[in-house]
Amino acid sequence: MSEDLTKPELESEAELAFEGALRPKSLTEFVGQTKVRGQLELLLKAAAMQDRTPDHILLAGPPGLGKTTLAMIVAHESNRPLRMSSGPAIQHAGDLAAVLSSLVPGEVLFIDEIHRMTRSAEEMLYLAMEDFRIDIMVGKGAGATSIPLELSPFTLVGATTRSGLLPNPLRDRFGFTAHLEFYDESELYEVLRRAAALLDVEIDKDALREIAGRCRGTPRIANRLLRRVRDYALVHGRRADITTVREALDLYDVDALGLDRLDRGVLEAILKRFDGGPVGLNTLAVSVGEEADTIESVVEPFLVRVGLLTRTPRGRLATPEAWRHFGIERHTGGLFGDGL
Ligand SMILES: Nc1ncnc2c1ncn2[C@@H]1O[C@H](COP(=O)(O)OP(=O)(O)OP(=O)(O)O)[C@@H](O)[C@H]1O
Ligand SMILES: [Mg+2]
Repeated sequence: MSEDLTKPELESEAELAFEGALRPKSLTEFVGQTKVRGQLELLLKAAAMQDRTPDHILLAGPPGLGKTTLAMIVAHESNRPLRMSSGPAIQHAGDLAAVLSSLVPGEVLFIDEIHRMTRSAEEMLYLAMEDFRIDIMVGKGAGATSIPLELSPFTLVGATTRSGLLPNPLRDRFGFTAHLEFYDESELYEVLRRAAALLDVEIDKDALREIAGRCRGTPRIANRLLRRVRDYALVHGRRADITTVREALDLYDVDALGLDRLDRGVLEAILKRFDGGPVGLNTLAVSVGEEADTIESVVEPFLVRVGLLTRTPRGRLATPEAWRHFGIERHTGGLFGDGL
């Protein structure tokens, strides 16, 4: 049940509308990521002072940390129109040519999941980013010619959960890469306080703090949990206090650390089937029936961050914390049992 709290692809329309309503519109409203915010502010200000389009920006980080939100803020703060597209929507170079050639001067082009574009589109993008120009191929075989096409200057904002998959030539063409980090509890508290105010939800401070500690360092999940808690309080005719929060989150299988079902599945597999590891990523992926990609970009960053998992050259290894969190006894002396 808890998986629908974390997976963006399972969002219902109501959830999407809810996310939209809570999206901060400006850098000052955007909570946390202080470093990235400062860097973006400077970049936008400098461009405005010189009356030019801001440099291309790459936003990298796990789902739900604010990449789409920041892309919208870039357009809003620099007072430019925004065009939204995504890697999977750009399957042919022609798809990209159509988008690029219809941009108005100064437009911000957002390409979500930019690591999923095809190679031919990627190559077209190199030239477009660098020279605001593309070459359109006309005809086939020996008679094929390329016709250069001038583009309006634009700012590309790319988002990716897998910056490691981006080819270097593409990565190098971004003037600035923002690495979004998981939020700490005080930042999440602020995200929740803001959301509760916007949604008119009356909720105790310690109840907000409890949610902040159990939302996987992710604003999207924080907002969703708040919504579940609000529902729970409404249905049971209760005040949204800390007891209500605990009951609601238990109902949705959100544990004390906020691990979701996939997080737990991965850790339990390492602990129970591989005796704590080390186990290779692909073996692990097969054993939990999930793509290696998802495990590496969505599950692992959080497990590493909360100290339940380490990545070693020999594979993934559960930490002593993980054994404790799951209350599982080790049956053989392994790495840690040997006193290492
Ligand atoms: N810094 C923040 N302050 C307040 N709310 C935030 C912040 N970052 C994200 N949110 C909230 O979290 C939700 C998800 O953010 P967003 O859609 O920008 O994530 P994302 O990084 O694009 O995720 P994905 O990789 O799944 O596309 C937004 O609706 C927004 O309300
Ligand atoms: Mg997004």
